[in-house]
Amino acid sequence: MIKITGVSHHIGKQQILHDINLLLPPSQVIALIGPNGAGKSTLFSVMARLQSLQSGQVSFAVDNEERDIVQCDARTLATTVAMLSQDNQVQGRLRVHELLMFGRYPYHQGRPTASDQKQVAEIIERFELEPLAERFLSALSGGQRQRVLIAMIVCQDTPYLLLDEPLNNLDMYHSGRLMRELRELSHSQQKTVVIVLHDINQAAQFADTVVTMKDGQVQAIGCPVDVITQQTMKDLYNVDVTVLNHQGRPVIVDAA
Ligand SMILES: Nc1ncnc2c1ncn2[C@@H]1O[C@H](COP(=O)(O)OP(=O)(O)OP(=O)(O)O)[C@@H](O)[C@H]1O
Repeated sequence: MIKITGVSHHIGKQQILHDINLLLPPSQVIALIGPNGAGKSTLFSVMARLQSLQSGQVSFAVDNEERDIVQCDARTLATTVAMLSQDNQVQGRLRVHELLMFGRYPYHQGRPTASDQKQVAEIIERFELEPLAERFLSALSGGQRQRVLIAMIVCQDTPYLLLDEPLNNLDMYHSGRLMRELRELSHSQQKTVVIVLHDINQAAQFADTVVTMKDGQVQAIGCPVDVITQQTMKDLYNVDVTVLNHQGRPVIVDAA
């Protein structure tokens, strides 16, 4: 469970987040959707303590304990929540497997063990990165880089993952693979995956819960079929859509 209580955030004089209150259920894929500039990335960066919390509270429940992000030490936080941001600047002459081992840093603190090696090898296999493992990051395509960065976040093996637009640059095969992997991680390893998506149909197909945000405020939370409606899409994006139903989940089609 992620508990967000009364979180507001300003940048300069501009108020970006307005009194966000959310209880996000555990062991689910939770899609966070909303128009450009709604405040999704800002909320993520506050939750992951990349920007300091200005007001309110954020806590992550782990083993019946509530870890408050302000009180957590850095190592505890790094073993609680991992975040993929939109503007990842990882560069240089690092090989893919070295970057993945970096994801294990909160555990090995610079001295990887056999268990860290095993975990990295498993993630390489799981994310079909074997052909890339020895390559330098600088020699990867945009989509390959994105897949490697996501794998690094998964190597961090935290109970909570915040992924900001992870499908950027991914082709249809890799988008579907990733969403299925995330669903598997949440359902079989009890991880809570919160994911910012602009592709509403991916949210509709794979999320257990959908949260909508606009103008720095949360508008709705619920299961896809309740939240992804013609009216919600109009309110959020000012787009007219037709909503179809496929196996109990909504599918939207631009009706313009
Ligand atoms: N460093 C900054 N300085 C000033 N304003 C900022 C800064 N970062 C973000 N903002 C503003 O905060 C608001 C929310 O931005 P944020 O990146 O959180 O939105 P978002 O929902 O993630 O959008 P997108 O879907 O386009 O990624 C926007 O109006 C943006 O212009």
